[in-house]
Amino acid sequence: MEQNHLFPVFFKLEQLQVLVVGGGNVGHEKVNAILQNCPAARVTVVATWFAPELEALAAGFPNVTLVQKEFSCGDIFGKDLVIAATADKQLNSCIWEKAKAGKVLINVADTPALCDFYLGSVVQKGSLKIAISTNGKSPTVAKRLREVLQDAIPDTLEAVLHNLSAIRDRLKGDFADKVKKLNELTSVLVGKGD
Ligand SMILES: C[C@@]1(CC(=O)O)C2=NC(=C\c3[nH]c(c(CCC(=O)O)c3CC(=O)O)Cc3[nH]c(c(CC(=O)O)c3CCC(=O)O)/C=C3\N/C(=C\2)[C@@H](CCC(=O)O)[C@]3(C)CC(=O)O)/[C@H]1CCC(=O)O
Ligand SMILES: NC(=O)c1ccc[n+]([C@@H]2O[C@H](COP(=O)([O-])OP(=O)(O)OC[C@H]3O[C@@H](n4cnc5c(N)ncnc54)[C@H](O)[C@@H]3O)[C@@H](O)[C@H]2O)c1
Repeated sequence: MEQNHLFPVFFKLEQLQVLVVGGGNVGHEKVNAILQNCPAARVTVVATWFAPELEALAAGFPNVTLVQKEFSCGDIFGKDLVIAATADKQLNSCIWEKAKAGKVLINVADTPALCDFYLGSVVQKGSLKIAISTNGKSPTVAKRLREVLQDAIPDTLEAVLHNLSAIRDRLKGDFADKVKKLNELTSVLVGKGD
């Protein structure tokens, strides 16, 4: 079976600077996805025009800056991640070139081959977060799977995580002892006796 070789990580976007180029439907969706996950993310959106939905969204987030202008090289300066979401393939590829030259990670929304990273479909239940990728094959299936998992994971999991975190802080002993104890305590979650 073909495998998915993407390596998932969870960024702390309040500590990073994100540039989104393009403020249409896709620019709006990507900014929304970022803020749903990380409301304090520092995001700059550069675009010649903005979808009204994006303007309304940004109005509620002082950490999101909309800059109405044409993209220029300098926009990448000081950024950690770039998302190119214009509808102009040539421009997106030019943004990719500039990002690579500046060693900044980039996602080019219309060209998976030019993406250093993909956005995932994200299940959120309190402290729990699960990111789903279909290797770019079907974002729609990723979305559907998210819906299934979102319903299947009980809200009570948050209390379990909270309690386990408190126990983890209180456990004494060396690392191996702690791992053993935590595994014993949580075996019931997976119906295992070990
Ligand atoms: C998961 C999610 C995260 C997010 O964006 O937040 C996400 N796309 C979502 C939705 C969605 N995107 C598209 C549709 C329309 C139906 C369809 O085409 O399938 C829908 C469905 C809908 O909106 O209902 C169109 C589309 N998407 C890409 C292309 C370009 C191409 O494939 O060439 C085109 C064609 C454009 C065109 O034809 O013009 C590319 C990518 N989209 C990805 C992520 C990355 C792969 C993730 C993976 O590995 O699975 C990747 C590779 C890059 C990236 O964008 O990071 C989010 C679901 C959020 C949720 O609700 O949970
Ligand atoms: N990855 C995904 O999830 C996904 C989903 C759907 C579509 N897409 C692709 O994303 C792309 C964008 O689609 P859209 O519907 O948002 O397009 P759109 O026409 O709604 O928006 C384009 C945006 O690009 C901006 N723009 C254009 N030229 C610019 C320039 N020179 N400098 C700065 N900004 C400029 C415009 O101002 C506008 O904000 C399309 O190529 C589409 O195929 C990707």
